[in-house]
Amino acid sequence: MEEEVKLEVRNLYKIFGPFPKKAMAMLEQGLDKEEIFEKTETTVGVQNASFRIYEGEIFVIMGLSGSGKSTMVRMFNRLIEPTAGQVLIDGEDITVMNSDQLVKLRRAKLSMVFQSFALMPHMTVLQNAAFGLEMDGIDKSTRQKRALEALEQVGLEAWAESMPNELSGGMQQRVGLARGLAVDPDILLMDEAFSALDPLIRTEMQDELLKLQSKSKRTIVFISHDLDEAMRIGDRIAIMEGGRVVQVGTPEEILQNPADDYVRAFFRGVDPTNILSAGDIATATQVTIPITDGKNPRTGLQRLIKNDRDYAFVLDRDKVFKGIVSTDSLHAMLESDDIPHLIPNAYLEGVVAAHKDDSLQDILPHVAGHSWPLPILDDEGRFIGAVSKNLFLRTLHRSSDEEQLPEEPQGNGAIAS
Ligand SMILES: Nc1ncnc2c1ncn2[C@@H]1O[C@H](COP(=O)(O)OP(=O)(O)OP(=O)(O)O)[C@@H](O)[C@H]1O
Repeated sequence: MEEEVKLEVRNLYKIFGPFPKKAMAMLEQGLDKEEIFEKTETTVGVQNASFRIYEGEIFVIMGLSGSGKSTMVRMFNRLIEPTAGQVLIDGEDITVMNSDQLVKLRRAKLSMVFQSFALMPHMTVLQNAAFGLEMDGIDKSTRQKRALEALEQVGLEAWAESMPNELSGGMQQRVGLARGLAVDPDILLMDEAFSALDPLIRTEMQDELLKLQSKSKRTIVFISHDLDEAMRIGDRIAIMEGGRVVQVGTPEEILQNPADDYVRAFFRGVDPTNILSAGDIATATQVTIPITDGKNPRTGLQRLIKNDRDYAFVLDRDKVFKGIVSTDSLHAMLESDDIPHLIPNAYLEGVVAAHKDDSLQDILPHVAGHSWPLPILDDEGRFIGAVSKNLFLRTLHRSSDEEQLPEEPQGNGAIAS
């Protein structure tokens, strides 16, 4: 199924200060943000950004302070007017909307949760949660109903009639989230929404958001300067530097293939065994011998010898993994008087395999414990690739930014039994 594009940014620019046109021309000439500021006192907020955000995903915009994250997101609801380029929501260019259209758009499709949103101290939790709806001119009973539903979603329905000062900091932030949810927006914009919270509560809120997302998927654009947070909650991440979007991808894609040194520096110190799954690295790197005619063990052996491999993964017709066989056991089998048609279990070296979603931490003992690579299977038990010790080490190395290990000699292949 094609993913629906919810929001698209095309060649988007924001230039702050007196000479936006001059600054645009300088960008064209290849000057960077600092040079332009020195010459014109004009600040490049966002520079030529183009990307798509899909319906139902949590899209994290990450970057150092001043990289342009807030400016970007504020152009999505035109709290900040773009200097050039387009922002399309459901295919409609919002940069050309008049103020009436804009009010309607904000009401119908967008809501924003801030880092330091203020709860009104004299209003109850329920009234605070309903606040956004009141601004939208929605009648009182509908407001109350929707605010209560939102409070339920964040587990605060029992506190509806309490005053904010009776709540802990984390609970107050939940009210902020409920306020965003009560509006029931198509797109929820969250600007460093959890950054002011202490680490424990912050993790709790991230879990809360993931839980909400698993129940009903909405499109969430989440600004964060925190890599752990971005990796934890982001389906995809956009990394910004000096107003530019330098890379967009899943955490796994970025970790495995950082676009440049800035991105690499961000990801240095991330433990890839927490992020990457067995399937991520098995499918990405593993080369297997194509299965042609594996019915005869002799063909399998010939193929292993030809490809200089010591082990083969025995698969059935549907590519379901049956076990590991070595060249030695194939030799032994062929020396017996009665050459079997299918490879009998007695000749298998092992049958241990891992699931593609297993973490690298989970599979490490198995990878380390055998001389053959660990087979990785999909939900149906089909072979999708394998992880050798060498591949495992190279994955760790790549993200610790050291020199790459040489390519491993391929020690395995797949044959069908
Ligand atoms: N109203 C403004 N006038 C002039 N310059 C601005 C304005 N708002 C932002 N900038 C500049 O635009 C650039 C991008 O700022 P922005 O706030 O979007 O970055 P950010 O990545 O969100 O940073 P932070 O994490 O600190 O919020 C910065 O250089 C900033 O100084």
